Amino acid sequence: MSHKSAKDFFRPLAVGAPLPLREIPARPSRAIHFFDPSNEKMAAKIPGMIGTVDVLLGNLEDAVKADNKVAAREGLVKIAQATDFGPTQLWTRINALDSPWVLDDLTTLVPAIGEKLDVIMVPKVQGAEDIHYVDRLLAQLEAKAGITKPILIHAILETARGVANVEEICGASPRMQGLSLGPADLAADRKMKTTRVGGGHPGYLVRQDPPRDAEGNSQIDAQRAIFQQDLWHYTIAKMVDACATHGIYPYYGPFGDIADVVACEDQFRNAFLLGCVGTWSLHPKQIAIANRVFSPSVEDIAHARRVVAAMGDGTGAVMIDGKMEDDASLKQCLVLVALAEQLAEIDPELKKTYDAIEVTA
Ligand SMILES: CC(=O)SCCNC(=O)CCNC(=O)[C@H](O)C(C)(C)COP(=O)(O)OP(=O)(O)OC[C@H]1O[C@@H](n2cnc3c(N)ncnc32)[C@H](O)[C@@H]1OP(=O)(O)O
Ligand SMILES: O=CC(=O)O
Ligand SMILES: [Mg+2]
Repeated sequence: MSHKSAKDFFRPLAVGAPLPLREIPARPSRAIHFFDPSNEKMAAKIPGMIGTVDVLLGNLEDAVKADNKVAAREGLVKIAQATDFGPTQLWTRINALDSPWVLDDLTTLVPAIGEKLDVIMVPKVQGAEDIHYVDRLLAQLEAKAGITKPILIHAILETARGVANVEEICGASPRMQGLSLGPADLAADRKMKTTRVGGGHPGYLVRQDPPRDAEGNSQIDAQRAIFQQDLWHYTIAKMVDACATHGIYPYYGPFGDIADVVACEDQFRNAFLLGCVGTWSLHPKQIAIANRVFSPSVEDIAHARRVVAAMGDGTGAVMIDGKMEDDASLKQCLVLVALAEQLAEIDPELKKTYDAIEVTA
Protein backbone atom coordinates (compact mmCIF):
# COMPACT_ATOMS: atom_id res chain seq x y z
CA MET A 1 0.00 0.00 0.00
CA SER A 2 0.91 3.64 -0.33
CA HIS A 3 2.92 5.23 2.50
CA LYS A 4 0.56 8.22 2.39
CA SER A 5 -2.00 8.78 5.14
CA ALA A 6 -5.68 8.66 4.22
CA LYS A 7 -5.90 12.47 4.27
CA ASP A 8 -2.89 12.92 1.98
CA PHE A 9 -4.08 10.37 -0.54
CA PHE A 10 -6.37 12.83 -2.33
CA ARG A 11 -4.00 15.81 -2.31
CA PRO A 12 -2.24 16.66 -5.58
CA LEU A 13 1.39 15.47 -5.73
CA ALA A 14 2.60 18.79 -7.17
CA VAL A 15 1.57 22.38 -6.50
CA GLY A 16 -0.88 23.36 -9.23
CA ALA A 17 -1.73 19.81 -10.35
CA PRO A 18 -5.46 18.95 -10.63
CA LEU A 19 -7.19 17.37 -7.64
CA PRO A 20 -7.18 13.56 -7.77
CA LEU A 21 -10.56 11.92 -8.44
CA ARG A 22 -12.36 10.19 -5.56
CA GLU A 23 -14.20 7.77 -7.85
CA ILE A 24 -13.04 6.40 -11.17
CA PRO A 25 -15.86 7.03 -13.67
CA ALA A 26 -17.42 3.88 -15.12
CA ARG A 27 -17.00 4.91 -18.74
CA PRO A 28 -17.80 2.19 -21.27
CA SER A 29 -14.57 0.64 -22.54
CA ARG A 30 -15.55 -2.64 -24.13
CA ALA A 31 -12.75 -2.47 -26.70
CA ILE A 32 -9.45 -0.66 -26.24
CA HIS A 33 -8.37 -0.50 -29.86
CA PHE A 34 -4.60 -0.39 -30.43
CA PHE A 35 -3.03 1.48 -33.32
CA ASP A 36 0.54 2.34 -34.20
CA PRO A 37 0.62 6.12 -34.78
CA SER A 38 3.81 5.75 -36.87
CA ASN A 39 1.95 3.53 -39.36
CA GLU A 40 0.40 6.00 -41.78
CA LYS A 41 -2.15 3.56 -43.16
CA MET A 42 -3.38 2.66 -39.69
CA ALA A 43 -3.30 6.24 -38.44
CA ALA A 44 -5.38 7.41 -41.40
CA LYS A 45 -8.19 5.06 -40.29
CA ILE A 46 -8.42 6.50 -36.76
CA PRO A 47 -10.75 9.51 -37.36
CA GLY A 48 -13.22 7.19 -39.14
CA MET A 49 -13.27 4.83 -36.14
CA ILE A 50 -14.50 7.47 -33.69
CA GLY A 51 -17.90 6.49 -32.31
CA THR A 52 -17.50 2.87 -33.42
CA VAL A 53 -15.18 1.94 -30.57
CA ASP A 54 -15.13 2.97 -26.91
CA VAL A 55 -11.37 3.58 -26.62
CA LEU A 56 -8.67 4.38 -29.20
CA LEU A 57 -5.16 3.73 -27.88
CA GLY A 58 -2.06 5.15 -29.55
CA ASN A 59 0.51 2.46 -28.82
CA LEU A 60 4.12 3.50 -28.34
CA GLU A 61 5.49 0.28 -26.76
CA ASP A 62 5.84 -3.29 -28.07
CA ALA A 63 4.79 -3.75 -31.71
CA VAL A 64 6.29 -0.35 -32.62
CA LYS A 65 9.73 -0.74 -34.20
CA ALA A 66 12.64 0.86 -32.28
CA ASP A 67 13.37 3.08 -35.30
CA ASN A 68 9.77 4.33 -35.26
CA LYS A 69 9.48 5.22 -31.56
CA VAL A 70 9.87 8.97 -32.15
CA ALA A 71 7.59 8.91 -35.19
CA ALA A 72 4.93 7.07 -33.15
CA ARG A 73 5.09 9.63 -30.34
CA GLU A 74 4.95 12.56 -32.79
CA GLY A 75 2.24 10.84 -34.82
CA LEU A 76 0.08 10.49 -31.73
CA VAL A 77 0.50 14.17 -30.88
CA LYS A 78 -0.48 15.11 -34.44
CA ILE A 79 -3.55 12.88 -34.51
CA ALA A 80 -4.71 13.95 -31.05
CA GLN A 81 -4.33 17.66 -31.80
CA ALA A 82 -6.15 17.40 -35.12
CA THR A 83 -9.03 15.18 -33.98
CA ASP A 84 -12.24 15.66 -32.01
CA PHE A 85 -12.73 12.29 -30.33
CA GLY A 86 -16.37 12.92 -29.37
CA PRO A 87 -17.65 10.01 -27.26
CA THR A 88 -14.52 7.91 -27.82
CA GLN A 89 -11.80 7.96 -25.15
CA LEU A 90 -8.16 8.52 -26.10
CA TRP A 91 -5.56 6.41 -24.30
CA THR A 92 -1.90 5.76 -24.92
CA ARG A 93 0.48 2.95 -23.97
CA ILE A 94 3.87 4.45 -23.08
CA ASN A 95 7.16 2.59 -23.26
CA ALA A 96 8.38 0.58 -20.27
CA LEU A 97 9.78 2.50 -17.31
CA ASP A 98 13.30 1.09 -17.85
CA SER A 99 13.33 1.94 -21.58
CA PRO A 100 15.22 4.82 -23.22
CA TRP A 101 11.95 6.28 -24.55
CA VAL A 102 9.56 6.61 -21.65
CA LEU A 103 10.74 9.93 -20.21
CA ASP A 104 10.37 11.62 -23.59
CA ASP A 105 6.99 9.92 -24.04
CA LEU A 106 5.65 11.53 -20.87
CA THR A 107 7.35 14.91 -21.17
CA THR A 108 6.14 15.24 -24.77
CA LEU A 109 2.60 13.89 -24.47
CA VAL A 110 1.39 15.64 -21.31
CA PRO A 111 2.09 19.25 -22.40
CA ALA A 112 1.04 18.61 -26.01
CA ILE A 113 -2.14 16.55 -25.59
CA GLY A 114 -2.62 16.12 -21.82
CA GLU A 115 -6.12 17.64 -21.91
CA LYS A 116 -7.21 15.06 -24.47
CA LEU A 117 -5.57 12.00 -22.94
CA ASP A 118 -7.93 10.10 -20.66
CA VAL A 119 -5.68 7.26 -19.58
CA ILE A 120 -2.00 6.31 -19.79
CA MET A 121 -1.34 2.59 -19.90
CA VAL A 122 1.92 1.64 -18.17
CA PRO A 123 3.46 -1.68 -19.22
CA LYS A 124 5.42 -4.22 -17.16
CA VAL A 125 4.42 -2.76 -13.80
CA GLN A 126 6.15 -4.63 -10.97
CA GLY A 127 4.85 -2.98 -7.82
CA ALA A 128 3.47 0.18 -6.21
CA GLU A 129 6.83 1.93 -6.67
CA ASP A 130 6.30 2.04 -10.45
CA ILE A 131 2.90 3.68 -10.02
CA HIS A 132 4.29 6.17 -7.46
CA TYR A 133 6.98 7.22 -9.95
CA VAL A 134 4.50 7.86 -12.77
CA ASP A 135 2.02 9.47 -10.36
CA ARG A 136 4.47 12.15 -9.18
CA LEU A 137 5.87 12.79 -12.63
CA LEU A 138 2.37 13.21 -14.09
CA ALA A 139 1.45 15.65 -11.32
CA GLN A 140 4.54 17.76 -12.05
CA LEU A 141 3.88 17.73 -15.78
CA GLU A 142 0.18 18.47 -15.36
CA ALA A 143 0.98 21.42 -13.07
CA LYS A 144 3.54 22.82 -15.49
CA ALA A 145 1.19 22.48 -18.46
CA GLY A 146 -1.91 23.74 -16.60
CA ILE A 147 -3.85 20.54 -17.22
CA THR A 148 -7.25 20.73 -15.55
CA LYS A 149 -8.23 17.06 -15.11
CA PRO A 150 -6.00 14.31 -13.76
CA ILE A 151 -4.75 11.83 -16.34
CA LEU A 152 -5.55 8.31 -15.12
CA ILE A 153 -3.15 5.35 -14.99
CA HIS A 154 -3.85 1.84 -16.24
CA ALA A 155 -1.28 -0.87 -15.43
CA ILE A 156 -0.61 -3.99 -17.47
CA LEU A 157 -0.32 -7.11 -15.33
CA GLU A 158 2.44 -8.88 -17.21
CA THR A 159 5.22 -9.81 -14.79
CA ALA A 160 5.20 -12.48 -12.10
CA ARG A 161 6.10 -9.82 -9.52
CA GLY A 162 3.29 -7.62 -10.76
CA VAL A 163 0.81 -10.47 -10.23
CA ALA A 164 2.22 -11.11 -6.74
CA ASN A 165 1.85 -7.36 -5.97
CA VAL A 166 -1.47 -6.83 -7.71
CA GLU A 167 -3.25 -5.49 -4.60
CA GLU A 168 -0.66 -2.80 -3.86
CA ILE A 169 -0.57 -1.79 -7.54
CA CYS A 170 -4.35 -1.23 -7.59
CA GLY A 171 -4.21 0.83 -4.40
CA ALA A 172 -1.04 2.80 -5.18
CA SER A 173 -2.69 6.02 -6.40
CA PRO A 174 -6.12 7.62 -6.82
CA ARG A 175 -5.17 7.80 -10.51
CA MET A 176 -5.42 4.02 -10.89
CA GLN A 177 -8.17 3.40 -13.46
CA GLY A 178 -7.70 -0.32 -14.09
CA LEU A 179 -5.55 -3.28 -15.04
CA SER A 180 -5.19 -5.37 -18.19
CA LEU A 181 -3.84 -8.88 -18.43
CA GLY A 182 -0.68 -9.03 -20.59
CA PRO A 183 -0.55 -12.75 -21.37
CA ALA A 184 2.43 -12.62 -23.75
CA ASP A 185 4.92 -10.84 -21.49
CA LEU A 186 3.50 -12.62 -18.45
CA ALA A 187 4.02 -16.04 -20.05
CA ALA A 188 7.64 -15.13 -20.86
CA ASP A 189 8.34 -13.69 -17.42
CA ARG A 190 6.87 -16.72 -15.65
CA LYS A 191 8.63 -19.09 -18.03
CA MET A 192 5.33 -20.61 -19.10
CA LYS A 193 5.79 -22.76 -22.20
CA THR A 194 3.16 -21.26 -24.49
CA THR A 195 4.27 -19.14 -27.43
CA ARG A 196 0.75 -17.84 -28.14
CA VAL A 197 -0.43 -14.29 -27.47
CA GLY A 198 -3.34 -15.03 -25.11
CA GLY A 199 -5.94 -17.73 -25.55
CA GLY A 200 -5.78 -21.39 -24.63
CA HIS A 201 -3.35 -24.20 -25.41
CA PRO A 202 -4.32 -27.72 -26.51
CA GLY A 203 -1.77 -29.24 -24.12
CA TYR A 204 -3.32 -27.62 -21.03
CA LEU A 205 -6.13 -30.05 -20.37
CA VAL A 206 -7.91 -32.45 -18.07
CA ARG A 207 -8.71 -35.96 -19.37
CA GLN A 208 -11.75 -37.99 -18.45
CA ASP A 209 -11.04 -40.95 -16.13
CA PRO A 210 -10.46 -44.27 -17.94
CA PRO A 211 -13.37 -46.72 -18.03
CA ARG A 212 -12.89 -50.00 -16.11
CA ASP A 213 -13.33 -53.55 -17.41
CA ALA A 214 -15.40 -56.25 -15.66
CA GLU A 215 -12.47 -57.01 -13.30
CA GLY A 216 -12.17 -53.32 -12.38
CA ASN A 217 -8.93 -52.68 -14.36
CA SER A 218 -8.45 -49.21 -15.83
CA GLN A 219 -8.63 -49.11 -19.66
CA ILE A 220 -6.14 -46.30 -20.11
CA ASP A 221 -6.00 -46.80 -23.89
CA ALA A 222 -9.79 -46.35 -24.30
CA GLN A 223 -11.19 -43.31 -26.06
CA ARG A 224 -11.56 -40.57 -23.40
CA ALA A 225 -12.91 -37.05 -23.57
CA ILE A 226 -10.47 -34.22 -22.96
CA PHE A 227 -11.39 -30.80 -21.65
CA GLN A 228 -9.10 -27.92 -22.57
CA GLN A 229 -8.54 -25.58 -19.62
CA ASP A 230 -8.03 -21.82 -19.51
CA LEU A 231 -4.38 -20.92 -18.87
CA TRP A 232 -5.41 -17.44 -17.70
CA HIS A 233 -8.21 -18.24 -15.29
CA TYR A 234 -6.16 -17.85 -12.11
CA THR A 235 -4.63 -14.52 -13.11
CA ILE A 236 -7.85 -13.01 -14.41
CA ALA A 237 -9.73 -14.02 -11.26
CA LYS A 238 -6.98 -12.56 -9.06
CA MET A 239 -6.97 -9.35 -11.12
CA VAL A 240 -10.78 -9.02 -10.93
CA ASP A 241 -10.77 -9.36 -7.12
CA ALA A 242 -7.97 -6.81 -6.72
CA CYS A 243 -9.71 -4.31 -9.02
CA ALA A 244 -13.12 -4.73 -7.35
CA THR A 245 -11.50 -4.28 -3.93
CA HIS A 246 -10.02 -0.95 -5.03
CA GLY A 247 -12.93 0.36 -7.13
CA ILE A 248 -11.07 0.16 -10.45
CA TYR A 249 -11.67 -1.80 -13.66
CA PRO A 250 -10.26 -5.13 -14.95
CA TYR A 251 -9.71 -5.93 -18.64
CA TYR A 252 -8.60 -8.94 -20.63
CA GLY A 253 -5.68 -8.10 -22.97
CA PRO A 254 -4.54 -9.16 -26.44
CA PHE A 255 -5.73 -12.16 -28.44
CA GLY A 256 -3.06 -12.63 -31.09
CA ASP A 257 -4.72 -15.16 -33.41
CA ILE A 258 -6.52 -12.49 -35.44
CA ALA A 259 -8.05 -15.02 -37.87
CA ASP A 260 -9.58 -17.18 -35.10
CA VAL A 261 -12.56 -14.97 -34.34
CA VAL A 262 -14.35 -17.87 -32.65
CA ALA A 263 -11.70 -18.60 -29.99
CA CYS A 264 -11.21 -14.85 -29.57
CA GLU A 265 -14.90 -14.48 -28.74
CA ASP A 266 -14.67 -17.37 -26.24
CA GLN A 267 -11.68 -15.81 -24.47
CA PHE A 268 -13.39 -12.41 -24.33
CA ARG A 269 -16.61 -13.98 -22.99
CA ASN A 270 -14.77 -15.86 -20.24
CA ALA A 271 -13.28 -12.54 -19.14
CA PHE A 272 -16.69 -10.80 -19.31
CA LEU A 273 -18.34 -13.53 -17.22
CA LEU A 274 -15.54 -13.38 -14.64
CA GLY A 275 -16.00 -9.62 -14.16
CA CYS A 276 -13.86 -7.83 -16.76
CA VAL A 277 -15.39 -4.71 -18.33
CA GLY A 278 -13.51 -4.86 -21.63
CA THR A 279 -10.59 -6.13 -23.64
CA TRP A 280 -7.99 -5.09 -26.21
CA SER A 281 -8.60 -5.05 -29.92
CA LEU A 282 -5.52 -5.43 -32.11
CA HIS A 283 -7.29 -5.52 -35.46
CA PRO A 284 -10.48 -3.76 -36.62
CA LYS A 285 -12.28 -7.12 -36.81
CA GLN A 286 -11.88 -7.62 -33.04
CA ILE A 287 -13.85 -4.44 -32.20
CA ALA A 288 -17.24 -5.90 -33.14
CA ILE A 289 -16.47 -9.05 -31.16
CA ALA A 290 -15.59 -7.05 -28.05
CA ASN A 291 -18.61 -4.73 -28.38
CA ARG A 292 -20.91 -7.74 -28.69
CA VAL A 293 -19.38 -9.80 -25.88
CA PHE A 294 -19.00 -6.97 -23.34
CA SER A 295 -22.61 -5.75 -23.82
CA PRO A 296 -25.17 -7.75 -21.79
CA SER A 297 -27.38 -9.94 -23.98
CA VAL A 298 -31.08 -9.24 -24.56
CA GLU A 299 -31.93 -12.47 -22.68
CA ASP A 300 -29.87 -11.43 -19.65
CA ILE A 301 -31.40 -7.95 -19.54
CA ALA A 302 -34.94 -9.34 -19.98
CA HIS A 303 -34.36 -11.73 -17.09
CA ALA A 304 -32.64 -9.11 -14.93
CA ARG A 305 -35.51 -6.64 -15.37
CA ARG A 306 -38.05 -9.33 -14.47
CA VAL A 307 -36.17 -10.04 -11.25
CA VAL A 308 -35.90 -6.32 -10.43
CA ALA A 309 -39.65 -5.87 -11.01
CA ALA A 310 -40.57 -8.98 -8.99
CA MET A 311 -38.32 -8.17 -6.03
CA GLY A 312 -40.08 -4.91 -5.08
CA ASP A 313 -38.16 -3.42 -2.14
CA GLY A 314 -35.34 -5.94 -2.70
CA THR A 315 -35.93 -8.09 0.38
CA GLY A 316 -37.36 -11.58 0.69
CA ALA A 317 -37.41 -14.39 -1.86
CA VAL A 318 -39.49 -15.08 -4.97
CA MET A 319 -39.70 -17.90 -7.53
CA ILE A 320 -39.22 -17.03 -11.23
CA ASP A 321 -39.33 -19.84 -13.79
CA GLY A 322 -38.81 -22.36 -11.01
CA LYS A 323 -35.72 -20.62 -9.62
CA MET A 324 -35.24 -18.84 -6.31
CA GLU A 325 -34.38 -15.13 -6.46
CA ASP A 326 -33.45 -13.03 -3.44
CA ASP A 327 -31.42 -9.97 -2.38
CA ALA A 328 -28.18 -11.47 -3.67
CA SER A 329 -29.47 -12.49 -7.09
CA LEU A 330 -31.17 -9.09 -7.33
CA LYS A 331 -27.73 -7.49 -6.89
CA GLN A 332 -26.36 -9.70 -9.67
CA CYS A 333 -29.20 -8.53 -11.92
CA LEU A 334 -28.58 -4.89 -11.03
CA VAL A 335 -24.96 -5.24 -12.22
CA LEU A 336 -26.27 -6.12 -15.68
CA VAL A 337 -29.04 -3.50 -15.69
CA ALA A 338 -26.59 -0.74 -14.67
CA LEU A 339 -24.12 -1.81 -17.38
CA ALA A 340 -26.88 -1.82 -20.00
CA GLU A 341 -27.88 1.72 -18.98
CA GLN A 342 -24.28 3.00 -19.24
CA LEU A 343 -23.82 1.40 -22.66
CA ALA A 344 -27.18 2.66 -23.94
CA GLU A 345 -26.04 6.22 -23.22
CA ILE A 346 -23.22 5.98 -25.75
CA ASP A 347 -24.50 3.32 -28.16
CA PRO A 348 -27.81 4.32 -29.87
CA GLU A 349 -28.26 0.89 -31.54
CA LEU A 350 -27.88 -0.89 -28.23
CA LYS A 351 -30.30 1.59 -26.63
CA LYS A 352 -32.93 0.71 -29.23
CA THR A 353 -32.36 -3.00 -28.58
CA TYR A 354 -32.61 -2.66 -24.80
CA ASP A 355 -35.61 -0.28 -25.01
CA ALA A 356 -37.48 -2.85 -27.10
CA ILE A 357 -37.25 -5.54 -24.41
CA GLU A 358 -40.66 -6.26 -22.86
CA VAL A 359 -40.62 -7.17 -19.20
CA THR A 360 -42.94 -10.14 -18.67
CA ALA A 361 -44.50 -10.85 -15.28
C1 LIG B 1 1.48 -8.42 -26.86
C2 LIG B 1 1.10 -6.97 -27.14
O1 LIG B 1 1.77 -6.06 -26.71
S1 LIG B 1 -0.34 -6.77 -28.05
C3 LIG B 1 -0.37 -5.03 -28.38
C4 LIG B 1 0.62 -4.58 -29.43
N1 LIG B 1 0.25 -5.01 -30.76
C5 LIG B 1 -0.46 -4.22 -31.59
O2 LIG B 1 -0.78 -3.10 -31.22
C6 LIG B 1 -0.79 -4.78 -32.93
C7 LIG B 1 -1.77 -3.87 -33.67
N2 LIG B 1 -2.19 -4.48 -34.91
C8 LIG B 1 -1.37 -4.59 -35.97
O3 LIG B 1 -0.22 -4.18 -35.94
C9 LIG B 1 -1.93 -5.22 -37.21
O4 LIG B 1 -3.33 -5.36 -37.10
C10 LIG B 1 -1.38 -6.65 -37.52
C11 LIG B 1 0.14 -6.61 -37.69
C12 LIG B 1 -1.73 -7.61 -36.40
C13 LIG B 1 -2.05 -7.16 -38.79
O5 LIG B 1 -1.87 -6.16 -39.77
P1 LIG B 1 -2.20 -6.44 -41.31
O6 LIG B 1 -1.53 -7.72 -41.73
O7 LIG B 1 -1.94 -5.20 -42.07
O8 LIG B 1 -3.77 -6.73 -41.22
P2 LIG B 1 -4.79 -6.69 -42.42
O9 LIG B 1 -4.10 -6.85 -43.74
O10 LIG B 1 -5.88 -7.66 -42.11
O11 LIG B 1 -5.38 -5.21 -42.29
C14 LIG B 1 -6.55 -4.81 -42.98
C15 LIG B 1 -6.65 -3.31 -42.92
O12 LIG B 1 -6.85 -2.89 -41.59
C16 LIG B 1 -5.82 -1.97 -41.20
N3 LIG B 1 -5.48 -2.26 -39.81
C17 LIG B 1 -4.88 -3.39 -39.32
N4 LIG B 1 -4.74 -3.28 -38.00
C18 LIG B 1 -5.25 -2.07 -37.64
C19 LIG B 1 -5.38 -1.42 -36.41
N5 LIG B 1 -4.94 -1.97 -35.28
N6 LIG B 1 -5.98 -0.20 -36.40
C20 LIG B 1 -6.43 0.37 -37.53
N7 LIG B 1 -6.30 -0.21 -38.76
C21 LIG B 1 -5.74 -1.43 -38.79
C22 LIG B 1 -4.67 -2.24 -42.13
O13 LIG B 1 -3.85 -1.09 -42.25
C23 LIG B 1 -5.37 -2.61 -43.40
O14 LIG B 1 -5.76 -1.44 -44.06
P3 LIG B 1 -6.04 -1.41 -45.68
O15 LIG B 1 -7.27 -2.26 -45.89
O16 LIG B 1 -6.28 0.03 -45.99
O17 LIG B 1 -4.82 -2.00 -46.33
O1 LIG C 1 1.32 -6.39 -23.62
C1 LIG C 1 0.69 -7.40 -23.66
C2 LIG C 1 1.23 -8.70 -23.49
O2 LIG C 1 0.46 -9.66 -23.59
O3 LIG C 1 2.44 -8.77 -23.26
MG1 LIG D 1 3.36 -6.79 -23.05
